[in-house]
Amino acid sequence: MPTLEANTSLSAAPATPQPERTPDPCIVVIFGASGDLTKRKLLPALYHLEQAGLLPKDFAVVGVARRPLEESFAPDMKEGIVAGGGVEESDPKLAPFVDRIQYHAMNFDDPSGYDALKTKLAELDNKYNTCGNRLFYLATAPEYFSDIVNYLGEHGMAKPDVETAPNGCKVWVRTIIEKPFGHDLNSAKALNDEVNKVFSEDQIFRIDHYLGKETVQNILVFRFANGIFENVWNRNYIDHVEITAAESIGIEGRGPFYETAGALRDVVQNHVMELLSFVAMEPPVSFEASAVRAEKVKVWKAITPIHPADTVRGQYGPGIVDGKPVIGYRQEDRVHPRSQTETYAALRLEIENWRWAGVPFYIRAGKRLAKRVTDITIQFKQPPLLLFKDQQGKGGEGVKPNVLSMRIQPDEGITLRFGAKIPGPSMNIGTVNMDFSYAEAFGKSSANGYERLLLDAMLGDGTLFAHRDGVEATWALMTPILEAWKKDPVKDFPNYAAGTWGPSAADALLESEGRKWRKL
Ligand SMILES: NC(=O)C1=CN([C@@H]2O[C@H](COP(=O)(O)OP(=O)(O)OC[C@H]3O[C@@H](n4cnc5c(N)ncnc54)[C@H](OP(=O)(O)O)[C@@H]3O)[C@@H](O)[C@H]2O)C=CC1
Ligand SMILES: O=C1O[C@H](COP(=O)(O)O)[C@@H](O)[C@H](O)[C@H]1O
Repeated sequence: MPTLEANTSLSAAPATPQPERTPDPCIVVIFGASGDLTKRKLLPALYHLEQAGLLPKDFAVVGVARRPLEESFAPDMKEGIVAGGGVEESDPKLAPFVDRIQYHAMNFDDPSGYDALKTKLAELDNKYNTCGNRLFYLATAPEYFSDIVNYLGEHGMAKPDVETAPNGCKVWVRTIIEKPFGHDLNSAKALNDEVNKVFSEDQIFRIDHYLGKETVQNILVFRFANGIFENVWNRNYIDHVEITAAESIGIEGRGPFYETAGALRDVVQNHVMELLSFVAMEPPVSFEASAVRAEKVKVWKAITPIHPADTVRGQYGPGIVDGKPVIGYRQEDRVHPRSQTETYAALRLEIENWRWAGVPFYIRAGKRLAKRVTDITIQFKQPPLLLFKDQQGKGGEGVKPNVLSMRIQPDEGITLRFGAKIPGPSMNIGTVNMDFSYAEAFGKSSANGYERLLLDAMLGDGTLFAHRDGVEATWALMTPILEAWKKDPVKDFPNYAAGTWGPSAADALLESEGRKWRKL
């Protein structure tokens, strides 16, 4: 398809760090520090902040987990930072950063471990001048969230000891809580109640790493910093919206976790619902946390209950991914051989408000699909007078609806598809693209989404974090689906081969309305 290049003068504007946003001195305490997330994402993200000069000078990291890893933890994290991309072993900032990585072995359900941790943090405050400021990151399995929070409260670690440190800085304690935040509406409410007993809402940062992705934040910039798009961003001009979160990887050894989760809980309730809220929300009155969160919650609350007939479940069987044979979900390690867990979910939903009434939103998310791609497709309505309708099949493609594609990953960018006259004596129409590529305009970024969110939490800015109301609103949408699915076991699992685009029922969901998933 021909491509019209976007204005390349953009390449003159490199991504600029914002050094004025350097946080107060602090210690980041990571519970679950020997886990996959810490090594692959969190430490590389913290180091990227250090490289960009965005960490405070007085700073330390304390990893907390069960095994005695005092000797190996810091070198292991160094390995993760280097493997995470874009960092050389010889990078001059690396060794001093690794020197500030500490480890504390304890069992999360052993109260004495918290006393020892408290003492250790106080010692580190003296050593590193970190003023008593703490960011507790709960990177653990969700069953530990409420225990850790309660023990922090009982051991006097959830509130600052003093309001102001000797150097005059205001002392703060905050917590980042990983997903999944609950496994249905009731458990999410119960967890919110537990956490709110110990921490006030402004101390709590419920993380969804999709909100840290540049391309996700750019949805808001695209919509609200550009006058031309917002005018057509409504039911008068938009035919339907598709959101795809496709992964080619499987469950990567996370069998026990995934068996209790499934695609709806793992990805749709959080990442996909966040994407949907950014696409559908009204302009907030400001870019303040409370204003943005309020508009997102309004969107979720305006979604009409999703009928089970508008949902599709899938589970992958053996297949070929990237040219290599892979096993099916039921053959994965620690997965039940007759598992009913869905590795794919598709939904059709409607948002009943002034802007969106009657516009279907189609959502799909799954593992072991044909490729890794997260995309939002906005398909516009055809013009009312199809002046060129007779040109179809006369050497051109004929009139096709305009499509705006927001590519969240991996090939980050935005494409607008439109019809153009094919040069020649007839009015033949071809489809062309106007294309914006992040990498071409701003250079390739190694950021993984956690950088921005860790920085914001250290700064106390909750705009890109989930709020209690939001978490409960999205669970309120998902819980009836989960209950309906539980009552109605699937007989034909596995119903898609690894490396394909999911079950055929997901195609039927759109075909019954005369539509098709856009080919990605
Ligand atoms: N991995 C990922 O890509 C993503 C993960 N997440 C979320 O992040 C969280 C962590 O995930 P992940 O890193 O994969 O988890 P892992 O299973 O890899 O790590 C679990 C960690 O918890 C520690 N741990 C478990 N039980 C105890 C205990 N009783 N006492 C002390 N430490 C304990 C383990 O320590 P030890 O090794 O010493 O037993 C280990 O450090 C989860 O909530 C997950 O949903 C979210 C998005 C992506
Ligand atoms: O939270 C999760 O997200 C990842 C996908 O994240 P991405 O940044 O690679 O798109 C998913 O693989 C994992 O199952 C889920 O827990």
